Amino acid sequence: MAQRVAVSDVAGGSKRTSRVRVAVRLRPYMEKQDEKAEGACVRGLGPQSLEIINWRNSTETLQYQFDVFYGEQTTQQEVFLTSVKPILPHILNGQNASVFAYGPTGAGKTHTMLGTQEQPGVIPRAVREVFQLVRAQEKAGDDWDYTIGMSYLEIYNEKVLDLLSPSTQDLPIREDKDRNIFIPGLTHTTLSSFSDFHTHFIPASLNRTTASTKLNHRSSRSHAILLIKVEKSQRVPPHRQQTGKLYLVDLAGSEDNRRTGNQGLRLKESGAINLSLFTLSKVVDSLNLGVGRVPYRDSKLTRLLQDSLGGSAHSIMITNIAPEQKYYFDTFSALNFAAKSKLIVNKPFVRETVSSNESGKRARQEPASEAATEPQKKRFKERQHEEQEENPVPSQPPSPTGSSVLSRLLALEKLMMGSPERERLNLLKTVAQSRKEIQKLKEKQKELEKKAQGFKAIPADQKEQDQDGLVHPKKGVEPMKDTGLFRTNLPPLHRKQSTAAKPKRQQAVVTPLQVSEVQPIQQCAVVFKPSLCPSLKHKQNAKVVDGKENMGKEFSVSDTDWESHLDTSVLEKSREKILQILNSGTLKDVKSLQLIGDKKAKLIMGWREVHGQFSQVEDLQKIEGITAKRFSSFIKANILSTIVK
Ligand SMILES: Nc1ncnc2c1ncn2[C@@H]1O[C@H](COP(=O)(O)OP(=O)(O)OP(=O)(O)O)[C@@H](O)[C@H]1O
Repeated sequence: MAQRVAVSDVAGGSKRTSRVRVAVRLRPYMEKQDEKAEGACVRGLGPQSLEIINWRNSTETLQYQFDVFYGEQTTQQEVFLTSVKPILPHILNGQNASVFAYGPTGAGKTHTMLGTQEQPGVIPRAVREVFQLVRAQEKAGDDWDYTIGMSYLEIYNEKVLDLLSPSTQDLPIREDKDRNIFIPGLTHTTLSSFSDFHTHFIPASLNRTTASTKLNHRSSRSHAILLIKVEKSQRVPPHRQQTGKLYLVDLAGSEDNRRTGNQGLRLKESGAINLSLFTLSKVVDSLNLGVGRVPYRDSKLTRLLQDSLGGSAHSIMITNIAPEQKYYFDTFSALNFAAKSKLIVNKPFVRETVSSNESGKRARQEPASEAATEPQKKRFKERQHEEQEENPVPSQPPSPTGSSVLSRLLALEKLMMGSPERERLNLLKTVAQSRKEIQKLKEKQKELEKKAQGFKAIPADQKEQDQDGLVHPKKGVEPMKDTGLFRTNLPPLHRKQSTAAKPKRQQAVVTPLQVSEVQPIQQCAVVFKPSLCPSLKHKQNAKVVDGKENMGKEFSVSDTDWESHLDTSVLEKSREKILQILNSGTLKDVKSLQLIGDKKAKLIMGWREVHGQFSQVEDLQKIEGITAKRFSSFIKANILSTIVK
């Protein structure tokens, strides 16, 4: 196979990496007039910026800046001329390029890429332009022969399907010794002219897997990938050969299953779609950080685009968004996805958050950010000052186990998402430091737990339970300073206990969930309703297997009534913790939840990436494979596992 040419070879040897340009295109209103009366949830501010209402506070907006913002009046020609045409000459120089249309279902991806006969989109315009560029070279009489060819495929449910010779065969993706990605068995058709392209492309497009969903009658359920390859060979010695590839990608819509009402096959499809979009965002993120392994192989989409995304390739992502209020959360997540993508490559992207809540959060991160740059520190200080004036924060009692360090870590990770590369690396160092601190805190927690055991060792007749079900030492039993043990002026502990004095109720100390914030042990002490105790008692030796699918069966409490045996405050606390892990945990944290294996954890991360925060734990049922029954086992396993421990 012909060699690809790195950017540095063309740019006189200077090492530089092409960055991914990010454009955002807002489509016009497509809905009925009465919906228009609600007003748009997003609007342009200028040729590069837009704002969207802050869902936390509707009097505020969140502002974003991109390479280009295309308002609803923008024509197909304008999009092509400003974003796509400039990268096409690179294909003739043996380099690769890719154009993606990303965005929620119904926001205009297919319109942008394909368009209509009256308003042709990027694909027909780009192919025509490639032909014109080649013809111009030939006319100029250079000593190369050019061949233009096409392949057209879709990735549907993680299967690579040929659209030019449709079959159900899932094609493999391979890499040659020069790191070119290719698909053995994929049809490649040589094109003699632009009208030849039309002849092959139009019928193949009809083969694309589309289905009717509630939101869009011809919603694209697959990623459609058109490959235009320009191969050139030198007529004279040394008879060099070069191949340039152009990928034109109409990504499947990111879906919120709560709105689409997807079920069954549609739900499975959207699981695959969200997973690959999630991987795409991770790839982009890893490229941006420049550290660690780039997870190209985690999805077929990214594996296929490996040689055309990052490195020497020229890429543009056109994020399509819709103005209707009902698309608000889809638009919001699409903008966040695009904003991150923007950071992948260089640093021109600036994300500004007008929300005082947001600035408040950042201001509180300042003490943790010792590695932050001076301008960042200054920005933090200003924000902190503003917040103190507008919205004084009530002073928090210091946490004895330092849970603030954990929130510092989370805050740092959040901060990294909005920092340019060098700053990110500094922040990573700080994160590593924070992780060490957390390790120390965990050890400290173990110590405290030991001390709590000391407390548990206090005879039952020297403990009592208050109205809220919390267990305390009886009056006269004093804690000994810094030991966690208790001093009592009651008769010594070693005296023989009368069995009659034993409390009738079983008591249990609930420890925090595996990855939850470190908390003072006393806060977690609860007493169970007596009816639960017999079944728990004989299960106390049951082994808890980490995160694994057979866990639910370990518990003998019946499927339906187990919740009624638990104190409501315990239930609420546990649910809050689960939600916290779902919303801000790392992949490892999510995997550490009971009944969540690697695949489910990735689906959860993908869902979060595309749709934002889970508003309640029940939202898990929107994820592929988490049925109501599974969800109820999940909740039971995660709450009860803390008790069995
Ligand atoms: N810029 C635009 N101008 C006029 N009409 C548009 C524009 N963008 C989108 N539309 C129209 O909006 C509707 C939905 O657009 P489209 O099918 O392109 O969405 P999509 O993002 O590709 O959805 P899916 O992911 O489900 O395929 C179509 O009727 C399309 O013609």
